[in-house]
Amino acid sequence: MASNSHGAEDCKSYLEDGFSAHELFNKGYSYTYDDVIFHPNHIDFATEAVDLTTYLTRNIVLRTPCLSSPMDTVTESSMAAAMAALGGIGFIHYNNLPHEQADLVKKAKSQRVGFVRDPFCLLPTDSIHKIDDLKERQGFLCALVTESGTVGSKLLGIVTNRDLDFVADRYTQVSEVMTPDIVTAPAGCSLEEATQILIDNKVKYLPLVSENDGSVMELLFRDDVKRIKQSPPLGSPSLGPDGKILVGAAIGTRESDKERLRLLVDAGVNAVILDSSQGDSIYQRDMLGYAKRAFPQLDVIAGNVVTANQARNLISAGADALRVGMGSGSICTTQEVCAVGRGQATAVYKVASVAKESGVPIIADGGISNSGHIVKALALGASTVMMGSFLAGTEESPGDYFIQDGKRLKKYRGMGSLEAMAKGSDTRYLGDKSKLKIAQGVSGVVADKGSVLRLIPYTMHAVKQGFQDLGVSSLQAAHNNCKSGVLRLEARTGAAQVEGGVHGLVSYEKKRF
Ligand SMILES: NC(=O)C1=CN([C@@H]2O[C@H](COP(=O)(O)OP(=O)(O)OC[C@H]3O[C@@H](n4cnc5c(N)ncnc54)[C@H](O)[C@@H]3O)[C@@H](O)[C@H]2O)C=CC1
Ligand SMILES: O=c1[nH]c(=O)c2[nH+]cn([C@@H]3O[C@H](COP(=O)(O)O)[C@@H](O)[C@H]3O)c2[nH]1
Ligand SMILES: [K+]
Repeated sequence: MASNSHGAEDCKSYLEDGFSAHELFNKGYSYTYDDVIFHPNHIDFATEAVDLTTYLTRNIVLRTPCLSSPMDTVTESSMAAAMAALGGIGFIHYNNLPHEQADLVKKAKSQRVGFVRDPFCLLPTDSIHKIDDLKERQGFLCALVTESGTVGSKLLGIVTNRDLDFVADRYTQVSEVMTPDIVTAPAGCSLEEATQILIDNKVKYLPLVSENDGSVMELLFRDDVKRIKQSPPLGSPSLGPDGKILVGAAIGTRESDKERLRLLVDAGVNAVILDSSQGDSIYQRDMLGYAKRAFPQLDVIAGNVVTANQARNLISAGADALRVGMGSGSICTTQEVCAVGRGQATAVYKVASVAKESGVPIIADGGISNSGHIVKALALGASTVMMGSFLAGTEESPGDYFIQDGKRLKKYRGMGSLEAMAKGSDTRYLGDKSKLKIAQGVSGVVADKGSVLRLIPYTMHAVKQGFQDLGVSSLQAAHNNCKSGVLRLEARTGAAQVEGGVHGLVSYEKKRF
């Protein structure tokens, strides 16, 4: 990794203005990202020269410092596959049965970016009324008609809006309106090959079909091809030693999580998170010890923590990375309910300062709502950022879109919300509904954000511009500057925060890119 941080002698001129992180974060306040602002530094390189290569754990390197959170409205196989394609990594949630979670890991590892693996399929005898229903709830592009009405079965035809528009009887069978002669591509062909077939034949939808038995395996959308071509390049994917994409998963600290862990390892998981709001516990210590003994090659991320002491305890227990954040998440109510937590900027700085001494990377988890927050987290010592709400509502997040007041929305909920816990306890605790449940999160909705394959490349370009403004071309350089005091910052007053946002306009539209 490139390093262009300034040496101790160079520091003097910087020290005249603003504060070092050490000074600012020892004043007795709990600061979060919006409370602080960095001073710009001298620029002597182009934005493109910024390299955000980083460590997820002691042993795993990522090209993009972005992680998707193990939440049931954020990360299942599509999100995990997309995050890895972007050079980051996704962590599959565990609000499901152990074998279901292991299957999601396997599915993510076999998913190919650009292709849809579970397109909407219908039986030839289904009525088009079924499509009308779907259209009303979440929109409709096309349906594949197959012998058994599922993927992996012989393709018989395709139905698109054009086939449906003027059919008066909505109980007509799809076999009567479908287009039976379809341009297809052989299953397993590359994205480039499939794209060429799609372009040459001027089609909007291209099913990939097995040459042996004509069964449909994947679908390529023209719009997805256009989007991938128009977005900044994806860069190198995150690949493991087996040549497959990196996929992470979360587990709990109960006895039953040991069997879950074994299934995940068998499925090829590359790193696991011990998922807890308060990681400095005997339960997490025991599980860390068990996991490292049973699977010495597996990287285990512990947390969450927000203090130096919590960090020291988990590092001494063998953590390969620490997840930082308590109550900072957009759906979190922990600070209200339990009176514990910390402003996220202070938490990241304090934990990173301790973890750095042991070579343990930290993950800034929660509270990221724009690229500036990512710059702040990384510059204050985080090696990666984990996001929930920022990625919820994208095409790759689990759940269907629905239309409300003319807006396209998706559900997003905290894993400590009553709704998520109700589902979790049905599966995780084998139907034990007797436990008292206190919510530490809420359930809500977020706007459609399009695809992460577009959102993250643009966001990371903005992060690189932030690094350029700070005069640092790598994460290592940023961390060095934070430690040496070359990074200068200040707390913003309420008025300064208002000034830093859009203000004084009657109305405006905020387009991110
Ligand atoms: N980052 C944050 O600020 C927060 C995150 N969350 C999320 O909500 C979900 C649930 O979090 P938690 O409630 O902290 O889950 P948790 O499973 O760690 O803790 C739930 C309760 O079970 C207890 N427990 C854990 N292992 C045990 C064992 N082996 N034996 C006996 N008791 C045990 C814990 O002490 C706690 O009282 C997670 O996905 C977490 O990430 C929830 C609140 C805050
Ligand atoms: O207090 C909480 N109650 C919850 O129900 C909950 N669910 C998730 N999380 C944590 O929030 C992170 C995601 O935060 P963002 O939406 O701000 O990215 C996640 O990565 C988690 O650390 C929760 N915290
Ligand atoms: K919160």
